[in-house]
Parts: sequence; C-alpha cells; structure tokens
Amino acid sequence: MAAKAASIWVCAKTPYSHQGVSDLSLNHSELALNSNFRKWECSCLAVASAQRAITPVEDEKPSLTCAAESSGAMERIEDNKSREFHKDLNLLPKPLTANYLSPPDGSKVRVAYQGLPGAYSEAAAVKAYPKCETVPCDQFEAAFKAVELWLVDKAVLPIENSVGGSIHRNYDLLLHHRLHIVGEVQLQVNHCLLGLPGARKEELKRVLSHYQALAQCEMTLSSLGVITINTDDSALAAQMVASTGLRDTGAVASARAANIYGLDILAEKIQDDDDNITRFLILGREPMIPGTDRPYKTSIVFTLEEGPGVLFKALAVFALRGINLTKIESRPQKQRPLRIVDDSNEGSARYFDYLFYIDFEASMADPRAQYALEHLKSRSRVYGVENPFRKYETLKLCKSGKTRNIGIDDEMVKLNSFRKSSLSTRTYTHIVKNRSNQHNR
Ligand SMILES: O=C(O)C(=O)C[C@]1(C(=O)O)C=C[C@@H](O)C=C1
Repeated sequence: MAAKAASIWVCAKTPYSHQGVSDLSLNHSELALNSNFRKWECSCLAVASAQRAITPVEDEKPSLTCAAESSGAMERIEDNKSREFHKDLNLLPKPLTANYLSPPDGSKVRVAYQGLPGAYSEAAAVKAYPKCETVPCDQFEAAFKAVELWLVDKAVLPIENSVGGSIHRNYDLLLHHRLHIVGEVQLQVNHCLLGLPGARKEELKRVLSHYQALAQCEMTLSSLGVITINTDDSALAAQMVASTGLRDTGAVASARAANIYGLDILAEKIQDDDDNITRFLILGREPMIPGTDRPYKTSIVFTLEEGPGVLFKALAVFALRGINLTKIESRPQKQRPLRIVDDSNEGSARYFDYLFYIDFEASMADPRAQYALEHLKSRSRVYGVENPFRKYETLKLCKSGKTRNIGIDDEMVKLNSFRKSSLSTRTYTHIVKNRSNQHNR
C-alpha cells in the first residue's frame, strides 16, 4: 500500500515535470538514477523512486521502522504522509501551457549574433529579446546559417551605423540566404578604450577592434597616434589584448567586454559622434505577417535598366502616394558586375549593374504600398511574380525585352511589437529555397 501511494505521487513527479524532484530532497546520484530512467514507463519510475520517498522519513525518524513492524502501521503512516504532501497543491505538477513553450518574454528564444560575448551585437540581441539565450557566431554568415539550420530561432545583425554607414556584407548576405527580416533594433554604441590593468592610454602603440568600431573612433585614435588593427569584432579585440598581455596594445570595445575579459577602461565614449547608433536587423525563418495596426517598414530590392531618370521614376511611385523612404542603398550586382551598352555605334560602354535597396514606411497590407509596388513593376516588364506579401520573392523585371536578371524582394519589417509576432511564427515549418537557383530562372 505504501509503495502504491508513493508510486502515484512519484508518477506525477516524473522528471518531465518541473516540480517534485527537488521537493523529495534527492541527492545527485538519485537524480542521475532518475534521469537514467526518464524514458522508462511510468511504473518503472515508480518502483525506482518509491523508496526515495520513504528513505528521508526513515532517516529522520528511525523509530518509525519499528512501528512499521506492527501490521498496518506503516501503511497508515505513509498514507498520512501522502495526504500531507497532497495538501499542498503547489507541489503537484502543472500542465504545460502554450506560454511555457513560447513565453511572451522571449526567454526560450535562441538568438545568434556575430562576435564574442561583450560584442555590441550581443547587446542588440538582448535588447531585441531581453530574456533570450544568445549564441555567438564567428562570422555574419554563420549567424545566417544557424537560423536556416534551426540551430537558433533568430539572428540579430548590424546593417547600418549612423557614423560608419551601411554594413555591406549583410546586404549581400541577405540576398544569398532565404531569411526574413522580422524586426529591427537600434542600439546606442558607446565605445571604450580598453587596456591591460594599470596601462595608460599614452602607452598604447596599437589599438584593435572591428573596422566599424575603429572608423567610429577615428578622431580619438588618430589623436593618440596609434596603429589600428582590424579584428572580427570588438569583443575579440578585448579578448586578444587580455590574452597577449601587451601593455602597449589596446582595444575599442564595450564596458561589458572590459568586465568580461578583465581589462581597464582607459577612456569612455571615445566615438567621434556622441549619437553613435547602430541599426540591427532581426532575421527569422518565417516572414512577418504585415498589418496596418501599427507602424511598419518594408524593404525591397530591385534593379533598373540603364536610362535617364529611371531611378527618379522608380522612386516617384512612393512619393506619389506619400510614402516616406527611410533608406536607399545601391550595391553592384556581383553576378553581373558590368553591363555592356552599345547605343551609339561607337563601341561598347561598360556600366556597373546595381541592385537598389529601399526601405519605406508602409505595410504591404496598406493599399498605398501595394499600388506603389505594382506601379514600380509596371515600369518594367515583370516576370515570375510570386505572392507579393512574401519577403524575398524574386521577380524578374525586364524592360525592352532584353534578358535581365532582376530581383525585387519585399520584406515586411515590423518596427514595434516584433517580438510577439516573431514568436508566434516560430513553430511553423519553413522550406529554405536555394536563391541562386531562382536567380537563374
Ligand atoms: O564588433 C562588435 O562588437 C559588433 O557588434 C559589430 C559592430 C558592427 O558590425 O558594426 C556593431 C556595432 C558597432 O557599430 C560596431 C561594430
């Protein structure tokens, strides 16, 4: 009877439950035993664990062992103990809720960033998902792949800095990976000059950091007369200074990096511009569903035929509808860097073929944005239109019948409340298509 009562209790407190194991005062070996039995049937767990439920009682009150010798006494005692346990309903396991699996605070979200702990990108990831588990990646591309391979839920990557400008590598990677922009986060970046404990900034001969961080502190660093050396990220620079132990070598990195790697802060806020803000994109496997309930931002990428005013006309489709553009960026198309134009019978002119990236302030659920995009497409012949609400769709725009490879990609970027929506989409299955195949269509 005692074993039966305990077994019901123990079944309810299998390791699948959060509660109960520690309540039983199990020691480590017992826990190990218990976890070895995880996959066993509930009844097996009961047998293994029932004795543990009784053991502490015996240890504390050895006289009970004698009492148990008289018939029925042990049963009554254990029955009473069992009832006592059951009185506290908080000890019983709680059913899993959807919130537990996908809590609104983002505590279950794994977020990849480029760099080591202490990098600004890590701070941006935490700003986007305050309770997330951050996953450092050595390169931007590794962060993209980590999301694609389901190793993490999201990636937070820098795209633009108010002083240093665009982070072109991530523009290029956006085209080569089928991830979706699901939000953005802005971070005030306050750079510190770090050195070994006791070092002075006048002693420094060289300073290490990410090229953007060095560029953002150009005036300070040139006034110090130091040589600058690029590293993959600012936290790596701090780690290198700490591990090499060179007094004449400093790092531009965050105060958190100083703390993590045991360095002194030799100077604070050394960026040339006080308002040094980096914009980070939050990337996920699933697109953001556009709405009109709050401010949205949409990003597109397209290319245009050569000719006077073509970019002006392309941008006019937004101006005509009162849609505000927040960013325009152009990048040479790597696959077709040169365009040969034979327009005057006097030989061939060579131009770079560009991709244009535009961010505009409207949701794709807003008819103005839909008309603007249709208008943009109508100015060239459009092939391969996919669902216009899907991000990173690839369209082929063609003017004058020439064969062109042109991508026009819609990205729905939710400025506010992105966390809620991104969490709600994270359980969906997503098929990662090969973008390069699409370009060849
Ligand atoms: O090196 C870091 O700590 C980073 O997070 C990278 C990075 C960047 O790529 O621009 C991020 C923000 C700052 O603007 C400087 C560097």
